[in-house]
Amino acid sequence: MVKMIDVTKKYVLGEQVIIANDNVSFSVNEGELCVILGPSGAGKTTILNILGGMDVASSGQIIIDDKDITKFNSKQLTNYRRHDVGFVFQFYNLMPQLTALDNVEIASEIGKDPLDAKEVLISVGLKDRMHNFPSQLSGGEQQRVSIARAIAKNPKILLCDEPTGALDIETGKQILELLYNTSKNFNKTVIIVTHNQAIAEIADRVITVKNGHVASNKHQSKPKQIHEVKW
Ligand SMILES: Nc1ncnc2c1ncn2[C@@H]1O[C@H](COP(=O)(O)OP(=O)(O)OP(=O)(O)O)[C@@H](O)[C@H]1O
Repeated sequence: MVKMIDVTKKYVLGEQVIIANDNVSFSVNEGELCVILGPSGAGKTTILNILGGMDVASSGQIIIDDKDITKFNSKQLTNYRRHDVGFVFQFYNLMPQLTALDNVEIASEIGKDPLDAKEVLISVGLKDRMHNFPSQLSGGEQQRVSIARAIAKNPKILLCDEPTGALDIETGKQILELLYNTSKNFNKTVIIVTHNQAIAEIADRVITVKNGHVASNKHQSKPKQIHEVKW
C-alpha cells in the first residue's frame, strides 16, 4: 500500500551536495505500524516528508495505493496531502487560539469522508477536555489532540515524526499505545520516525536507516506489547 522504490533525495547547497536519501526502497502494508529507526541525520524526516508529499524526491517512485505520487501535479499533491495523509509532529503544532475540539474540527472539515471530531476526541481519552485550549492541556493531552486531528480527517496513512520525543516515558507509552490501536482499530498505515530503539519493539515492521540508505527491513510477527517495553 505504501511503497518507496529507489528514492534518492539530494539537497544542493552551493557547491555542496547532500544526499539525504540514497536509493531508499521499502514497502509497508495497510494496517501495519512501521517504525523508521536511525540516528540523527540518517534521513528519516526526509523520508517522511517525501512520503507525505511535503517534499519531492530527486528520483525514484513513491507508490500509494497503486498511484505514483511523484507523477502528481501540484493540485493532485495538495489533494493527496489533504485527504490521504495525517501528520503528527513532536511539538503538536496545535492552533493556540482554538479549543481541542475546534483544532480537530478544522482539520476534519477538509476531509472527504471525515470522522466525527467529538467521537475521535473521546476515543483518544479526551472526553472531558475537548473544550479546553492547548495551553490548558498537558503535553500528552496535546499530543492526543494532534493525533485526534490527524485521525479525524480519515486519512489512509498517519505519518508521525518523533511523536513521543517531548513526552516523559509513561506518557510516551500511552501515546504509542494510541498509535498502535489506531493502526489496528481504524486499519490505518502508521509510520513512526524515531531514534529510540525501544519504540521499534512494538512495531509490525522496523526499517533501519543509516547514512541515507535502508540498512535493514524487518517484519516482526510478534511485536512486544507497550507495557513490556523499557527505555
Ligand atoms: N532542506 C535541507 N537542505 C539541506 N540539507 C538538508 C535539508 N533537510 C535535511 N537535510 C540534510 O539531510 C540529511 C538528513 O536529514 P533528516 O532531517 O532527514 O535526518 P533525520 O534522520 O530525520 O535526523 P534527526 O533525527 O536529527 O531529525 C542531514 O544531513 C540534513 O542536514
